[in-house]
Amino acid sequence: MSEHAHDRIRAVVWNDDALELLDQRLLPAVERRLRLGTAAGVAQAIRDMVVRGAPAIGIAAAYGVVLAARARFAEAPAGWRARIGADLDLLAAARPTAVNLSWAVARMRATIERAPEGDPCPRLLAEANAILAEDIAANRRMGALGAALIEAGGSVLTHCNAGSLATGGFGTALGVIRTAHAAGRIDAVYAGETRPWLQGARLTAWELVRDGIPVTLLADGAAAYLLCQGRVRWVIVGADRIAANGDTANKIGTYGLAVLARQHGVGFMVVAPVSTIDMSLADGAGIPIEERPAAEVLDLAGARVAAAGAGAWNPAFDVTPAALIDAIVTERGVVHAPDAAGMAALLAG
Ligand SMILES: CSC[C@@H](O)[C@@H](O)C(=O)COP(=O)(O)O
Repeated sequence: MSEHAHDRIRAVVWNDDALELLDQRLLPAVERRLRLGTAAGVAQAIRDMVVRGAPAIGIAAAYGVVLAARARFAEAPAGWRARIGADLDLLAAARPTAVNLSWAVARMRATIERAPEGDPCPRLLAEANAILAEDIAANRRMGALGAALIEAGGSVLTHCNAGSLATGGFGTALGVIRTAHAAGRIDAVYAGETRPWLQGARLTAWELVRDGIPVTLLADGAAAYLLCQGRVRWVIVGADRIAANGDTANKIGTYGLAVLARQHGVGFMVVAPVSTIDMSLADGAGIPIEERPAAEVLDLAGARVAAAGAGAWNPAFDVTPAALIDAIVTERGVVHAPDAAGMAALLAG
């Protein structure tokens, strides 16, 4: 495949013994990498949205475990495995909704338990690198599987950012969109601006413009009017956690788009690697939904816009019932009209 701008976008990079994160709070105005050398610094960066997006925060946390192991082993090789437990817990708790975070930390924890005596860092770094590489490969596979569902002609709508910035590279929902656009199946991409963090306006638009894929932004409240006009064939989104019955948590506003899509006969596609599936939860009611500070809603770009005295409710995610989802696309295959049986068959296969 020829090199596109997305091939050069890497949100999470291990470089010269430290973790470098492209600071997503500053995009698109400023492209700056933060260099982090401690697990506590990585946890803080995840909490503060320097890095965001379900797979990307899992990958960042995996490298955070490498930093923690380096520090604990340097303190004293004896007993480092016991002392690293607090670092793992800190990383896993940095944000609650995306299960990729605790999944990646659990995978690193298992690697720690299996590690032979001696310096654990080479083995742990190899595991973090594997998590990153597997995520990119999964995105490529999902891109092909999801694009195959899209008939040529027409437009798609996406929400939030599920692109290179939210993953190891290429993207989940944006991976499908990139693949479908390259195959000539998509005429235009609409992106919701995604208040309050504006992941759509700042990040998705930035990625698509760099790829030369035409992107049209809309205020989140304009989606109903867009979908009633018949130009959009699919709504395509990523996911932060998918329960065993297919109920899907994703960026706040996703559930509303699913209701609108069903109302207007538009397909609704969720694209996520199997690391986003949480089979321990029977349905979406058990998914923890992060509530972020009210100031994110009351302010715009750091300046107060809401009336003094007003409060704000700021859930970062919502849960779309599986019944509103036409297809869940994973690297293992597509679950059409997802339900508990379909999800179990996917993971058994
Ligand atoms: C491939 S990313 C899928 C989701 O993680 C994405 O759509 C999303 O909701 C991200 O939320 P964010 O709060 O920006 O981390």
